[in-house]
Amino acid sequence: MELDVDRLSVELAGRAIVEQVSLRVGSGSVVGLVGPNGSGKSTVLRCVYRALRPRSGVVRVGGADIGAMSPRESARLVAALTQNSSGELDFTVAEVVALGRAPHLKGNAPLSAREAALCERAMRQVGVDHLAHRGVLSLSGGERQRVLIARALAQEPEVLVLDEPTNHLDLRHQVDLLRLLRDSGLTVLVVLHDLNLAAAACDRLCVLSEGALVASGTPAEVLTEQLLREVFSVRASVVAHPLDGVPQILYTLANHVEEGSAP
Ligand SMILES: Nc1ncnc2c1ncn2[C@@H]1O[C@H](COP(=O)(O)OP(=O)(O)OP(=O)(O)O)[C@@H](O)[C@H]1O
Repeated sequence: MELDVDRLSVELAGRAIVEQVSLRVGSGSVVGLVGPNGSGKSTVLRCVYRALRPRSGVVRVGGADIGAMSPRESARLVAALTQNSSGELDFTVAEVVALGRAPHLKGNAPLSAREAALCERAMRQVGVDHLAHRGVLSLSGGERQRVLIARALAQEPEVLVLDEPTNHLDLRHQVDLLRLLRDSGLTVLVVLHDLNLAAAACDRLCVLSEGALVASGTPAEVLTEQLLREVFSVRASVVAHPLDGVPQILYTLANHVEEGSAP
């Protein structure tokens, strides 16, 4: 199902944080939300998973306004991996992943065989099935992050929103996670700081700066040297990846290198 963020504005503590942001994530596609610290990325995501009510604007999934749904209904459509997704309770990995089924269960009904199989598949997909009986508090940061991703997958949402999901993950697990998102068939909106990973993983990128959407398009359209300079305040070269042509950014810390000059 398509995710449609329509003219979203958010005010917090009397300050406009997000102003008239509109973006669309086509059904089954992966859109990266990028931008400098404090530009409003998490705030937009929080409106999508209903942790925050916008001052104005609408978030629709499959054309339906999620603000008009019960929390249970919207949780069947949208799963979120947030910066502070709880992992503080001393549940086992299997128990945490099973929590993903909560929006689908009636009361305290136990998991059906189908649901238990779903949870097991989710754990296998992110490589935490061997940890099923471990307490989550005993896991490393990266293992715990993967458990939370398994919980989101077990929720069987239409839309998955993730706030910096590659935090804590080593290189292999970063690449595996982004490949999993691409192959999941879910509609994905993901905040990423690593622009090279974002370019490799996302069909489109949306760039926020000071609460406003300043660019959107394919990674090649968006990730220009000019945008990196103007929005991120860094001087860098953008080159096409030799294998697939995806734009990749080469940073330099040397301030004596003139633009366009050989090293
Ligand atoms: N509860 C709040 N009250 C007041 N201001 C807030 C609140 N939450 C966030 N802000 C401010 O809103 C702005 C946008 O924050 P947000 O977390 O959305 O940015 P971000 O782009 O996700 O940043 P980062 O890359 O650092 O995670 C920041 O200036 C932040 O200080």
